[in-house]
Amino acid sequence: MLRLVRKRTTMTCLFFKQSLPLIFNFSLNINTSHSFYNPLLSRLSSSFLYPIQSPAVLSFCSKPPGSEVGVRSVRSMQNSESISYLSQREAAEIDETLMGPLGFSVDQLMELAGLSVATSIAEVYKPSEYKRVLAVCGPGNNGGDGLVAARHLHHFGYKPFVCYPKRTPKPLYSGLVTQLESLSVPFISVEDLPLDLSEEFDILLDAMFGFSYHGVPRPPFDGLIQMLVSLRNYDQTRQKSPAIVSVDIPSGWHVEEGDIGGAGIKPDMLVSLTAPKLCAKKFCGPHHFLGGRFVPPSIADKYKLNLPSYPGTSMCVRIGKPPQIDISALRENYISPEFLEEQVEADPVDQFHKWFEEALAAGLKEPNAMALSTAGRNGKPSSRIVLLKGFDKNGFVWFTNYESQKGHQLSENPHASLLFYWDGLNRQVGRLLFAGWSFKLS
Ligand SMILES: NC(=O)C1=CN([C@@H]2O[C@H](COP(=O)(O)OP(=O)(O)OC[C@H]3O[C@@H](n4cnc5c(N)ncnc54)[C@H](OP(=O)(O)O)[C@@H]3O)[C@@H](O)[C@H]2O)[C@@H](O)CC1
Ligand SMILES: [K+]
Repeated sequence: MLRLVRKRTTMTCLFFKQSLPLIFNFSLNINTSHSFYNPLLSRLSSSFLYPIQSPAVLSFCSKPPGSEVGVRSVRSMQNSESISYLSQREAAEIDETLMGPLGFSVDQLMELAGLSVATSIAEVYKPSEYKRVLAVCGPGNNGGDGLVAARHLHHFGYKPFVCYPKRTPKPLYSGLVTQLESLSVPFISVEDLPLDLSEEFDILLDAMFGFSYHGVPRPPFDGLIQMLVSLRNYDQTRQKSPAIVSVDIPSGWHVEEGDIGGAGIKPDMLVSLTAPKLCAKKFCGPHHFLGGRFVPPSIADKYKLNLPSYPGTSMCVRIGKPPQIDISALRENYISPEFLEEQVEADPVDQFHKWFEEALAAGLKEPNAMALSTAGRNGKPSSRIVLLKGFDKNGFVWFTNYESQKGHQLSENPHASLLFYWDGLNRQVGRLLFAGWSFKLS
């Protein structure tokens, strides 16, 4: 029975087990062919709205009021036409002003730039799928940004490798190399790079040249640029595609004119630093980000910079609209440790207790948040997230107002379902309450 315990203006809902056992739904990390779960699955499929394995379509019968106007809240800054772009001269001038009268050091700016690059990558390419990153670093500050980004990516859970063929003998750069070596980040010479980069890497970080690039690329960067270009051609036929991420400028592009001739690198992501350079207008990959959150108002005023504001504490912000996403293709590949029948606690509440402790220890945000689904007399279900306030062998407790929708629904119909989703652990736990479950007020 469900007992609703009055607590000032809230009530406590406590589910009791009567005749049916608790049922857990391990849908993300079990071998569902296992005999332990067969009764569970057949029960789930007969009890739920649609059979397991079949696509279900939930369609709305009528438009909610005001739904026609709800979609148009696109910020004007997402229109990349309204954003400021810098010429090569302006970019160099800003650089000099920042590191002259404005008191910044190159180390500082490089650290912030590299961090922006790493956070932009992490926004789009999750380490679970895009783990192996090859940072190809040039001789100047663009290359330095790549070294810093590689270090941050290591700390974010990626596996970076670095190709740094023309090392600059300055303490700043040798320090960055030492830092990476101390993290056991491998350095690979151009000669030792695999012929097929797509076999070995998931992300290619192009940090060869930035806004000081001029002329045509000299060795060994000509060959490196060609490797990235041919990779793209190759991938168009083979469908296997590491992401190319360019720092500030796609290397080899003219800083203002872009990819003259059209045979250059075609990055999937461009991370513009400070402000996009003119060539970024020609960028037509899916992910354009801005980084370098250090531009003081005096610079912004002087160059009439119109740039998007950074959200919250973020070190990067997307420029332009995010790409159209094929929802049906959205999918995480979950890899979880084996979970066998003999590892399951005899009592599901004990099993839940064990997993709840693991969710707490993993530092997940609000591991006690759970989806509660209820339906009133009319049988139409509704779900919302509530917070678990306690649990024991007798049931699971949360608070709600007597007058709330769920309060009314539970007073009309004692059946409900709970679901915990612990993303960081690749785990969800569902607790289904069938005809044998009921509740009472107290
Ligand atoms: N506030 C800011 O602005 C910030 C800027 N930051 C970053 O700095 C970047 C600009 O850095 P940068 O000025 O060091 O120049 P960069 O483009 O890395 O390359 C210069 C090197 O490349 C070489 N080189 C040139 N052409 C070549 C060719 N054809 N073939 C071969 N080599 C060639 C050139 O050699 P040189 O021609 O002089 O002999 C020199 O060694 C900027 O884009 C951004 O990423 C952030 O770190 C912090 C904030
Ligand atoms: K670059």
